[in-house]
Amino acid sequence: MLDIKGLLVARGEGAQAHRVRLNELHLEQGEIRAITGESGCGKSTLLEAIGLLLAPQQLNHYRLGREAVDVRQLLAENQQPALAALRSRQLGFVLQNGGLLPFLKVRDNIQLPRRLLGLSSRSRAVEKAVEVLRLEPLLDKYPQSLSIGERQRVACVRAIAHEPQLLLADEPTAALDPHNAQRLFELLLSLVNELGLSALVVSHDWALIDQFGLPRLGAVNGEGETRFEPLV
Ligand SMILES: Nc1ncnc2c1ncn2[C@@H]1O[C@H](COP(=O)(O)OP(=O)(O)OP(=O)(O)O)[C@@H](O)[C@H]1O
Repeated sequence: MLDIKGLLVARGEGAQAHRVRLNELHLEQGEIRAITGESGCGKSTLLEAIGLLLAPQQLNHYRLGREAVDVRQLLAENQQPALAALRSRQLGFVLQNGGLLPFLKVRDNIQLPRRLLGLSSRSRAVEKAVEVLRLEPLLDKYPQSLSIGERQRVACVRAIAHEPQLLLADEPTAALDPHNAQRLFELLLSLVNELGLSALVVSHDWALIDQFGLPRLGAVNGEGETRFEPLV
């Protein structure tokens, strides 16, 4: 589903560059990992490299999805159209601020990724997610009339609307109060489980991660770089 070995990515240039290393990561369908570490250690950088938004400096192996697409080779050959297609088809992103388009109703925000890919508007995954996240009453509203928690719930559905294989969420609960953060985590986990996704969730909320017993990839300070390693 997701299999990465020997990833090194740098943010910035020269001596100022911040290097992030991931020696190994393997996720099956329905599996989730929390990415943790102090502010500025490189969590978003790691997520962006895995999400094909930032090119790695080194990469020994990267296979993605049920077809085990050889992402390393696409990167090595700089096959930008194929990478862009992979990004829009197989990856779903949840951003810190939701990132919804203000001029589209909730239902159109959710449908947009499907429309852009030419997929039919009916989707069992979307229907299920709308049901799990109790979004039915919000579908005809605009994002600005929703609470932050509601927007984050919508952003989660939009991220899986095109039925990606890997969900990448960057601090999805950062703007939420503890109760809503817990609720969103719960909902995220049930979506991952019900839709058989793999997911990486950046979070600094240790209590929440412990509460849900999520396995972690934690930041370890190395020489001039941050390494992300499984923590128990
Ligand atoms: N565009 C950039 N150019 C150069 N350095 C950058 C850039 N963006 C971020 N950095 C630096 O790279 C490092 C890693 O940043 P990153 O955003 O990945 O950390 P993070 O762990 O996600 O932080 P936070 O928890 O605060 O969001 C930081 O030291 C940051 O200052």
